[in-house]
Amino acid sequence: MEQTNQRIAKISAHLCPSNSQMEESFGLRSANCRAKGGSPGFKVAILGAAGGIGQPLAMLMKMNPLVSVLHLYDVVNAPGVTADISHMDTGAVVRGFLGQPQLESALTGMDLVIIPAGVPRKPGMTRDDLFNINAGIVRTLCEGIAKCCPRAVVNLISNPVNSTVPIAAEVFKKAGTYDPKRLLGVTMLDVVRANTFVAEVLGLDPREVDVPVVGGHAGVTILPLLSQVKPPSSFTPDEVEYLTNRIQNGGTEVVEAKAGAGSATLSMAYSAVKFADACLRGLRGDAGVVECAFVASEVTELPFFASKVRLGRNGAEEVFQLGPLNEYERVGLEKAKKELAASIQKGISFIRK
Ligand SMILES: NC(=O)C1=CN([C@@H]2O[C@H](COP(=O)(O)OP(=O)(O)OC[C@H]3O[C@@H](n4cnc5c(N)ncnc54)[C@H](O)[C@@H]3O)[C@@H](O)[C@H]2O)C=CC1
Ligand SMILES: O=C([O-])CC(=O)C(=O)O
Repeated sequence: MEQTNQRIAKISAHLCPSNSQMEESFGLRSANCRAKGGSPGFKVAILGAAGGIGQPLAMLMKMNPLVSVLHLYDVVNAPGVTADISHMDTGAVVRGFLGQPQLESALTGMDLVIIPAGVPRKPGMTRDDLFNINAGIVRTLCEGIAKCCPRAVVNLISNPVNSTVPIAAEVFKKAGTYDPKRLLGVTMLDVVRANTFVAEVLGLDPREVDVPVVGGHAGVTILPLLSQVKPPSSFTPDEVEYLTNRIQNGGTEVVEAKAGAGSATLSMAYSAVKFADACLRGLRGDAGVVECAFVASEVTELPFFASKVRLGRNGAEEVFQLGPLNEYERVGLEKAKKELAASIQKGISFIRK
């Protein structure tokens, strides 16, 4: 028995280094590590996995059949979340990593890294008010990615996305690992909200509705293209005004409803998984995977812009043009670009200063 326990402890320490402390107290602790190493699928890390988004995101990624290994990293509570999620009887092997000394182990060998690390808004704050704290967090995490998994596709959720994506790009450039196709700011929640709110107005099932949302991920930079809704639909001027405002302020609606307890977490985890699943299907080589994301772009004069992208084996392999805009959308686009330009520059300067 003693010999068996020693063997199990050895395997455990090798496969689950960060869990070993937590596992000291469990006799059969490495059972979850023993037999699954060969299952096909992708290796995915979530950085900020113990947070409001991170936890439901981890749960949903554990349910995703495309995931074979799931690494959960946070500066707090990673062992508890890992123990909990690892009991789910789905295919992915789950390993937890706690704190900066374990960041490199968390990242090594990953195909996809999803980043919801950082502080959320409270009522009265803008996303840009999070810059001072989240910019440094994103920089540190991206330095780890550049070192340990430079070919991973990165899904960046931490706000302000309009600045954190340029920060990540600068970190990767500095490290000599930047591949613009592999860095994607997650704007999926804007699309998810737009589909929901438009479906309500049209009296349709939201699953039948597709609304392109372009620009960025804050206030007026969130630009729904209601003239391109599928199925083709027309809206009164009042409906356009109502829908545009509601989509642009969807985040604030949740922040105010949560009254100091944070921002959107559940709808964000759902959106992050929808987007990550699309990235994994692209990596697998599926044809025709198209979603909106905030990426390096030549669609406008700005270096980054959200629009529809085709996801493939190398990440965002094709960035689509905006298509025909109506007058209302053209005015919106000019407003969006003005704010976006400043947010992008702020992110770039944070690293270049
Ligand atoms: N892109 C989007 O559409 C959305 C973005 N967000 C953003 O996502 C971020 C996270 O939101 P929540 O999960 O609600 O916040 P939260 O505070 O509940 O969780 C954040 C987690 O990040 C962890 N963390 C902090 N510093 C870290 C570091 N250096 N390394 C690893 N983990 C670290 C915390 O320990 C915590 O567990 C916020 O910046 C928020 O504004 C939120 C909703 C939508
Ligand atoms: O509003 C926030 O701060 C969080 C967020 O980005 C969203 O819900 O769209």
